Amino acid sequence: MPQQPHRVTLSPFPWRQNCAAAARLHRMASMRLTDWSSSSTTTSRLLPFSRTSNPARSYAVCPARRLLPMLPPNIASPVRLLTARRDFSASSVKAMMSVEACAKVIDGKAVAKKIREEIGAEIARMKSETGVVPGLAVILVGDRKDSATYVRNKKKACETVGIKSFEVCLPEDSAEQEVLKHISEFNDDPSVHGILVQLPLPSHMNEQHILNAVSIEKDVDGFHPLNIGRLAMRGREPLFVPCTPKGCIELLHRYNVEIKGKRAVVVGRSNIVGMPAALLLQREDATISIVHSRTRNPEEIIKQADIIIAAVGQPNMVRGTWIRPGAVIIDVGINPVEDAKSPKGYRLVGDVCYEEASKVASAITPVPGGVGPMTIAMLLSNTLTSAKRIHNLP
Ligand SMILES: NC(=O)C1=CN([C@@H]2O[C@H](COP(=O)(O)OP(=O)(O)OC[C@H]3O[C@@H](n4cnc5c(N)ncnc54)[C@H](OP(=O)(O)O)[C@@H]3O)[C@@H](O)[C@H]2O)C=CC1
Ligand SMILES: Nc1nc(=O)c2c([nH]1)NC[C@@H]1CN(c3ccc(C(=O)N[C@@H](CCC(=O)O)C(=O)O)cc3)C=[N+]21
Repeated sequence: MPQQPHRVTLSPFPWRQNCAAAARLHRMASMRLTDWSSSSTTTSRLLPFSRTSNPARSYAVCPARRLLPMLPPNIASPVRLLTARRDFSASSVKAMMSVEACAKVIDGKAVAKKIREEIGAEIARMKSETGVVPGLAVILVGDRKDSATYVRNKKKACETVGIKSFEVCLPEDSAEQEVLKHISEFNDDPSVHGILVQLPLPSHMNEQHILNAVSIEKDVDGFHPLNIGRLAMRGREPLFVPCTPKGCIELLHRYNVEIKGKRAVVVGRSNIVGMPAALLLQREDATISIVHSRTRNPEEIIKQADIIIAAVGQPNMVRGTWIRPGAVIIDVGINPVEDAKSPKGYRLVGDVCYEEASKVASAITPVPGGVGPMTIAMLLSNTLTSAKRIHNLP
C-alpha cells in the first residue's frame, strides 16, 4: 500500500485520552485546553521549541509541565525517534527523563477507518466499472468466544466496504477432512477471492495440513508457507503479507516513522505475528533482534530498540524501564485482565505497560484501538488486491 503520511487525521488530543499527567492538567486548566483545540495560532504560540534544531522535539511533553504537543493536532506529524541517541548529551537525557514525557498515540482505529474508506471507494468504482465484487470466506471451527468476536468484526468490516462475505462455522469436534473439504470448495469458487481459517484450530487438527490447503492465490492471511518463504527471501515477493505485521508497518509508515537503519526488536516469534513482523522490518532495512521465551536478557535487548513490536500474549510484560527514551512502540498484544469496574468483568491490555511506556516512548499504540483494527483493515486490503489480481484489474 502506498505511503500516505499526511492524509491521516489524528485524534486531536491523544495525550488527553491516555496520559495520566495530562488528565491531571486537564482538570486544572480546561480553559487552556479549549484554546488549544480551537486555535492553531495559539498552538504555535505555545510551541516550546524551534522545529529545526532542538532535540527535545522528539518528545511530546505532557502539558502537566505546560508544554504542548509539537505540531498542530490534526496533522500526522512525523514521529522523531532516535534523536535521543544521536543528539542528546547524557545530562539532557536525564533532564528529559525528569519531566513526564507523554508519547504520541498511534491511533490505529482512526487509520483503519481511513483505510476502510479508501478500500470502500475503490470497490464501489470496481463494481460499477467491471461488475467484480471481492469475496472473502472465513472458516471458524469451535466455539471460542474471542474467535467468534473477531469473525463477527471481520464480517461487519466486509459489509462496510462492499466485500461479499462467506462464512462456515463448524463444531469443535469436526474432522480435519471436513475443514479441508470447505477449503477445497472455496478454492474452486470464482466468487471467493480470499480464504481465512480462523486460528487457533482445535488441538486435534493439523494446522499445517489445513493452511497448506488454502490456494496461495487466495491466501489473504499470508500464512501459506510459500508466501512466508517468499517474504523471507531477498528479491522475491509474496502474494500476500500477513495482516497483523502488515498493519504494524502501515502504522509506522503513516506516522512517518523512519525504519531504515533503525534498531528494531520484535518480542515474540509466532508464525502469525512475531516472525513475519521481523521479516517485514528487515525488508524495510531495519536491523532486527527477536526476543522469545528462551531469551536470557530480554530487558537488555529491548532497551536497545528504536522500534519495538511486542507480540507475546503476556499482559504488561514490557515495562517502562525496558524502553529506550524516544522509542516507538507497536503493541500487538490483546490480553483480557480482570476488571471488576468494567461491565464485562474484564478489560483488554497490551503486552507493554502502557502507563509506564507512554512516559518514555515517543509514540505508542493503545490497546484496544491500535493494531487490532489495522489487522482487519489489512485483511480487507489483501482481499481487494486478490480480486484485482484474479480478474486482471489495475
Ligand atoms: N492485534 C491483533 O491484531 C492481534 C493480536 N494478537 C495478540 O498478540 C499476542 C501474541 O499473539 P501470537 O503471536 O499469536 O501468540 P503466540 O502464543 O503464538 O506466540 C507468543 C510468542 O511470544 C513468546 N513469548 C511468550 N512468553 C514470553 C516471555 N515471557 N518472554 C519473551 N517471549 C515470550 C513466545 O516464545 P516461544 O516462541 O519461545 O514460545 C512466542 O514466540 C497475543 O496477545 C494475541 O492475542 C495476535 C494476533 C493479532
Ligand atoms: N487466521 C487468522 N487470522 C488472524 O488475523 C487472526 C486469527 N486467525 N486468530 C486470532 C488473531 C487475533 N486477531 C485479531 C484481529 C482483530 C482484533 C481487533 O480488532 N481488536 C480490537 C478489540 C476487539 C475487542 O474489543 O475484543 C482492538 O484491538 O481495538 C484483535 C485480534 C486476528 N487473528
